[in-house]
Amino acid sequence: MGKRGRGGGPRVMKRDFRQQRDNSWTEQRRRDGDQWASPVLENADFEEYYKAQGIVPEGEWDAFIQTLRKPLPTTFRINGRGRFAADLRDRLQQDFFSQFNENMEVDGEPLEAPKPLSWYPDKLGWHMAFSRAQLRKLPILKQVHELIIRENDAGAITRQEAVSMIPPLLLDVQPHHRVLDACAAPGSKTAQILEMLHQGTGTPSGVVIANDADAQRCNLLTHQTKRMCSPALMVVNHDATQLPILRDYQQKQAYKFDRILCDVPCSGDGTLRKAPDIWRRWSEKNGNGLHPLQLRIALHSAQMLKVGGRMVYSTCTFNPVEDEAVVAELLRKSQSALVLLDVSQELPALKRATGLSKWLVKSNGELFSTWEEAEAKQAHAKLFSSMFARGDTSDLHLERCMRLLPHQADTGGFFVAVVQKVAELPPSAFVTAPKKEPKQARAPAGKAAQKAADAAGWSAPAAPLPASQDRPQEGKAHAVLGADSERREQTAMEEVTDMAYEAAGHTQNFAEEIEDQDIPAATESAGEAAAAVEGVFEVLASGEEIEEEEKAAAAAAKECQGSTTQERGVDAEIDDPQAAAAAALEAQPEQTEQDSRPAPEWGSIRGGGARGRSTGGRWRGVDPIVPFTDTEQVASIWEFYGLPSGLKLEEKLISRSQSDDRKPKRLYYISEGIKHLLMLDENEQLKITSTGLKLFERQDAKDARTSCLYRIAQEGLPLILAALTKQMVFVTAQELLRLLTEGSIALPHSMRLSMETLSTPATYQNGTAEGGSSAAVANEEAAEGVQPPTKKPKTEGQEEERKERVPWNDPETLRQLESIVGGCCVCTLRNEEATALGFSAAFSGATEGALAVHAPMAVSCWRGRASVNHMVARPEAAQLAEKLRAALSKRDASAAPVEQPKTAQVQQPEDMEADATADAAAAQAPAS
Ligand SMILES: C[S@@+](CC[C@H](N)C(=O)[O-])C[C@H]1O[C@@H](n2cnc3c(N)ncnc32)[C@H](O)[C@@H]1O
Repeated sequence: MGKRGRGGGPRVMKRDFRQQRDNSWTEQRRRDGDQWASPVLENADFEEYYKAQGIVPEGEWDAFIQTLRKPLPTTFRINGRGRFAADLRDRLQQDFFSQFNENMEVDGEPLEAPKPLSWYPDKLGWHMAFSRAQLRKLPILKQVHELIIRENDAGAITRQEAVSMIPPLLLDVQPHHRVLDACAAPGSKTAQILEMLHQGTGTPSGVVIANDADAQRCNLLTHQTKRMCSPALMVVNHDATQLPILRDYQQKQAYKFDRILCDVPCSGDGTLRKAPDIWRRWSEKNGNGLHPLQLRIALHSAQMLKVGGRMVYSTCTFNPVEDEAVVAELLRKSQSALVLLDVSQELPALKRATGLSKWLVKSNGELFSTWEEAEAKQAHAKLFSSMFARGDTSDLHLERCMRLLPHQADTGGFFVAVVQKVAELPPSAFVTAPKKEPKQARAPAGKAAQKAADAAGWSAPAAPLPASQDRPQEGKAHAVLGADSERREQTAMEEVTDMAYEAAGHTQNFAEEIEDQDIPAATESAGEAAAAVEGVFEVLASGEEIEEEEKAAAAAAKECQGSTTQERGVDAEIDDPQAAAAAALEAQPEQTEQDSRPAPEWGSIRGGGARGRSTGGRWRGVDPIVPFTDTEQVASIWEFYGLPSGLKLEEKLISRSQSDDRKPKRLYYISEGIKHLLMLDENEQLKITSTGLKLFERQDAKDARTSCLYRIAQEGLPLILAALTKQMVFVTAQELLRLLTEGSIALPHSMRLSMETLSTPATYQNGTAEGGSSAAVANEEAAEGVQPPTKKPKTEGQEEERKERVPWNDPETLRQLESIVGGCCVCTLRNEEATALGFSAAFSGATEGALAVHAPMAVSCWRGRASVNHMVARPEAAQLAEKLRAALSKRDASAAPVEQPKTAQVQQPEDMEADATADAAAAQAPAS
């Protein structure tokens, strides 16, 4: 059974986290009396092991080991490509990096100037190596440091380890590609892949499926990728060795991917420079324990790759047992269907060591080059034959793998292999030779394909079966999951994942990753961030618990490895009915009855989530995917915002709740590619954590008078902006800055009346249409004697502040404000000013694939009776304001304070405050 809940440890830690108590485990480990313990930066076993492996070229060992003891430099990449990314790069260079030169020093120590990563395209990747002491002493360094944090938060750059940027670059993703990121959390590579997918204009036809076995880390993944605002992303939560292989009935083949990234869980010793704790914990057992899991992930992924497609296998370890051994066995099992690509001419400036063609495996303190040697010494019990180089490997071209060694380019350590699929994989690659296990005999040879297809769920009926009937049909066929098998799969998944965690010593790394990612503490997504952090705490455990869990992990590992005393080749590990079924059908593509069925219809629930669902749903605690097909609501949205019919919203919107599906709280927009995938998932095999771009949110305010129930979510605004023909207000940069910083700007008194003479006066209260006419509303208010409440300022400061507040006063803006109706509206920069300040114009269409960071300066707002309020979460509003302020001050050359026009018509402060408060409440701005 899964162990993470046992012993109360993690729960206690979660509670401590919630109650903000100190974490005694980490405290004890780091403190040595009153001093912080200095980390040990050596490990004799590590040195002996890697010297023997020959991973470092002759004469470079000392440089290698010394570099491993130094902290990792900061590296970042500028997000996106094209004009906007180049502009930011040039700005950084001009304003900051040009101030450095070769001869700078701090306290006699030379200072390395920031420099572009020589191999990263278009100088969009950067490297900076300052010590903390230098940072404190030199103001320019502090400025650069703050700039990096700010731009990272604003989504313009991403702080990411240099070596971790390599796999996505070698994947060569194009906008039409279907991409699978098999082990994706926390998501730095997923974000990079998404950028590549969005490198054209408009919504890409391709998709990115980002998977991780750990549900909490899937939340982190969702949080990290949220700022990309992509409708072409789906986050799923599966063990990558059992990711469902969906059948595309129309194309009569399995749904396969053009690109797959297998950035597998590993022992992580390539991250020693940022996780020095690994020195103390390093053991070759970590790598040995992870090899089978890595191989199974790689093999199952390879089955999901299209012929002609590219797969990148990567780890952050130097260990050949987790690197070349996995790749070699993958190639061998594929029987030449997979080949290693020679990528020596890709990223030509990247310094790299070639892959090994032979290596050693350590067990019981001894190094062995063959299984037979280990067996002769009775040291083979915990090994697999696939861990060994196994004879002549020259035909596999393992030299085409690459190992990034820290001293060669001042980076972390990494391993990358790029594989191309040239033919379908043979079914034998996935099926275990019958061992002791099967209760039922295996299907006879001729029917193997159909039998396997049954097991994989391809012949299941169109409508999902109730959980009780939905049972696996044979052996370990996890593909058709009922309640029992769900439990089984989850248990197996937890065990494998737990083993991986413990073996990899990933607790430290996870904490590091989180630290690196700078999760905002108080954003709209604070809940998600907290859940993610809780996830980290979940994998932390006290010393005793680790010991106990190690025993359990060993037991689970034994169970996983089987008890055979014969040579345990990889066959003992591979039992993948889904992949076998897919391979068998691919090999005998005769059409089955199911192949000719009509295409499924949009409208039924998908995603397998059981939460809030009266029937069906195999994934407990997960929300189902509910297509939003309420044509009446869609028509009202359409009419209110003046959207063109081509958008076909009713075919692209989903919600995540069934119980409230008539008026769901949030509506998400999905791309065609994601919709296609959802349609294929007829049996709801996918466990979907998140998908789609939040486009609309229900307007719940009691006194909100608007004819449309849904307001535009800021997140989805870049996608829909160019399509809006109503409710748009083009404002000046100064007005937009004021709106973002003050939260709301009052309407002049004269315009308050115009709200009461609206042309579309239907009112919604608590989501229910109440009808009425403008005159009725006005009369009703008059009858009630609605008067602006007056309030005395509490402090002098408040009074000063309120005196300074002026209503909208630009004549053009006022004209536009008069022409819109009450409710949600969008304030965006006027086109000329946007262009002059270096932003995209709202209707330029130059949104670079709707990548949020390059979106026009536009803000989702609420036009109330007496003011306009923005509806953006506070941190995001602050970032937008900062961006705008920086552009303005650059344009004006001097950062002069925003001048208020002298002709401003000042509204009574008391009225304004009361009205603005009422409007803000009506708008229900997330953080204002
Ligand atoms: C090296 S990390 C991936 C880092 C990620 N690619 C990135 O760039 O941010 C490995 C991930 O694999 C996940 N993992 C472990 N076992 C897995 C399995 N069986 N299937 C899928 N993911 C797994 C872990 O939860 C972890 O998030």
